[in-house]
Amino acid sequence: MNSYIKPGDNPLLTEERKKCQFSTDILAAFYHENAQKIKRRHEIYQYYLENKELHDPEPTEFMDRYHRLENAERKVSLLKKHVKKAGSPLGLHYTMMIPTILNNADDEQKAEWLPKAQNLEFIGTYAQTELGHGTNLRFLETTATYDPKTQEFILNSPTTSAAKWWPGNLGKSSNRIIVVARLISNGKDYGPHSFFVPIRDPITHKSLPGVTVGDIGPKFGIPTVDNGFLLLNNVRIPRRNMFMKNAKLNPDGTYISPKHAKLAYGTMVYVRAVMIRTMSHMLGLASTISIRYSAIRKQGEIEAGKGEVKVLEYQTQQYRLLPQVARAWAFEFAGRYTRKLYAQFLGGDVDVLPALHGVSSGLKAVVTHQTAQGIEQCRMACGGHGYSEASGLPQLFATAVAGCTYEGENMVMLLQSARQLVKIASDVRKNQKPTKQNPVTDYLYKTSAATKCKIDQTTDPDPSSVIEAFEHVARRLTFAAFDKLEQLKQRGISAENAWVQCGVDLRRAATAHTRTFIARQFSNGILEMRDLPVQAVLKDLLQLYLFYEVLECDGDLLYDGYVIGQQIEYSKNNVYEALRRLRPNAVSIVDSFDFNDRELNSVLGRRDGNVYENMLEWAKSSPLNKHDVMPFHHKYLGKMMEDARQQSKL
Ligand SMILES: CCCCCCC/C=C/C(=O)SCCNC(=O)CCNC(=O)[C@H](O)C(C)(C)COP(=O)(O)OP(=O)(O)OC[C@H]1O[C@@H](n2cnc3c(N)ncnc32)[C@H](O)[C@@H]1OP(=O)(O)O
Ligand SMILES: Cc1cc2nc3c(=O)[nH]c(=O)nc-3n(C[C@H](O)[C@H](O)[C@H](O)COP(=O)(O)OP(=O)(O)OC[C@H]3O[C@@H](n4cnc5c(N)ncnc54)[C@H](O)[C@@H]3O)c2cc1C
Repeated sequence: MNSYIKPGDNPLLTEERKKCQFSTDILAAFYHENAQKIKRRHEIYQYYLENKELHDPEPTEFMDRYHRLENAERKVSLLKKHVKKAGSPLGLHYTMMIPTILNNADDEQKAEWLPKAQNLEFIGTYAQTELGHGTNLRFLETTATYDPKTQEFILNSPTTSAAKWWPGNLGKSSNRIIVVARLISNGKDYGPHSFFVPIRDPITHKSLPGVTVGDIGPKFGIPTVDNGFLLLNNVRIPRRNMFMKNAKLNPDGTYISPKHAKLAYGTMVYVRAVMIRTMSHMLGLASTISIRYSAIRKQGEIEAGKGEVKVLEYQTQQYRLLPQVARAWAFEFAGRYTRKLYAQFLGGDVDVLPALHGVSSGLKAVVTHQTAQGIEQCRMACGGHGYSEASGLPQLFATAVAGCTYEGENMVMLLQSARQLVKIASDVRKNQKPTKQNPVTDYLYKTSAATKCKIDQTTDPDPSSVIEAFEHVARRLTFAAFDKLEQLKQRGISAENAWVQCGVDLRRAATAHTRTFIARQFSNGILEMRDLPVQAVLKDLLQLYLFYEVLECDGDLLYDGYVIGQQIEYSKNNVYEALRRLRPNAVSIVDSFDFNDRELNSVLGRRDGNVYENMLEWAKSSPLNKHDVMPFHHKYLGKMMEDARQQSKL
């Protein structure tokens, strides 16, 4: 029995769920890694349903920022009471403060700060970006100057552009934060380092002397988060408030370098590694909303007189939505890899950092971009109702698209990934072999396949034929960018300027390389599934993913004749075939993401499919509807019409 079917559901959704050809429980457990996690998710949701104080008093879409923040603080304050049972996110405190303590604090600091952070005795954030600099960390202006006499650092924002700007929860919520500042000791500038800095009194919550802090104002989305600004004026903190797991500063001010120059950037690498899964979830949420809605939304007749059909019957609708489901799965598998690599790094294997940075920076860029694009596609596929905040899709898009910017602007991240590719291309041109195995990049050392692409007319293709094609494109673009760089340098252009002049080509190479990585992870990942009907669904999703990507890069495949036009036709057929096979299972596949109605926060995506009556309820809760006639009506529009009527009588 399909556990998503319940009495009172919209029969159009029940009809879909009855068609399901696999076990949604097994697929859900695979997506969330195991059945225990699903059980726990259900317990938490049940607990939430039973505890009304955890609910929003009205749809948050109708609240202004003041009340949104108040409502969020109210729910967060309930966290400690409910945490053993429910759990709840606390924004940047959990995603950046605690990970930084874990990554960058030495044992003594960890013993001091970690229990307090976990116990929520303070709330923190990660303040790195400044008004004038975000990407270019080497040019951050905030200083932490060491005073050996008092064994303290003196923190300063020397200019307006040095103001910290953007950190989430900095404006009003946080009282102990991580400040990234240039370490200056004995007159020498050692560049950006992290410091643990109190900014508000723990009792009164008032900002401390020398601290100017506030909210940066409304943004494109995420209205509940108080992203903030911060200026520091001669704020003193003890020497031991510098994070000292890696770099250290002795009491006399002598500096001890870290084992790897970029270890200080560990928190960013961590967030990039984990946000791949967050993006998969966001795309999964959007797919769930739009596919469930497409199964209850009827519009147009395919055959005259046979009645209107569900919009999900249209191939165009399937082509818009089902690739988003496939990508959500692809990103989940890719994210598993980066988290595993990160765990290796955290376990003490510092040598893995360059590989981790290479793969996580490219992946972060491609995945956030495709997630944002995918959510927008889902929103448009819901027609007019997708534009309403009731769909949940506009806010979901606004949240996801921020990921294209934070944790490293996407273009910049792709260029970081390209650095690794160019180094490999240089090795290959010099006939050098890899110093150690890296399953992500080893294919670049193989000579470019002389054989032509193996894609043929079979509708049950071997994924390796497509992955080899992606490798071919990535290899060609990498070497083309590398050769162009070398030619420019031979013409006397500096390496740095040559890099800038090849930026677009380098970006394309990094994107192609990342596609290859994701495809391989997806293809390998589904081999772990032993249940045959579930395996069949995952294979269909993989087929859709692979051939949709082929069509996305068809120009690059055709460019050098590796693929011929006929093979693009076969690829199209494989996309259509995958859509056809997936169609009967579509609702059950998104059910298996196992997102509950609280997570979905969407009238269109409700599990029960009872959309229209709840749209009306949602609209009725608009504060405008508290008044039949708006109190200012007669002052403006009413008066205008009255004046017009009077004038026409003259
Ligand atoms: C799960 C949801 C969470 C939601 C909350 C998220 C809230 C958001 C928080 C934030 O946004 S925090 C602020 C994030 N800021 C950034 O990400 C800034 C981006 N900039 C950088 O990361 C770096 O400055 C840079 C662009 C990578 C350049 O750094 P730098 O100028 O120091 O280095 P380069 O000269 O370019 O490269 C030198 C060398 O170092 C390698 N490298 C760079 N970064 C790393 C790293 N993190 N790990 C390992 N190695 C790194 C780089 O590849 C070069 O290597 P070689 O090519 O010389 O070998
Ligand atoms: C919602 C949100 C939350 C955030 N949260 C935090 C937080 O908690 N803590 C924190 O410290 N920061 C935070 N940030 C800041 C964020 O990390 C930065 O905005 C981000 O790293 C980009 O830096 P930037 O704003 O300086 O962009 P810029 O670097 O000014 O980018 C502008 C343009 O210049 C291009 N560009 C820049 N450098 C290069 C280059 N070298 N080569 C080619 N092109 C280049 C970029 O690609 C982009 O097109 C947040 C930002 C947002 C939007």
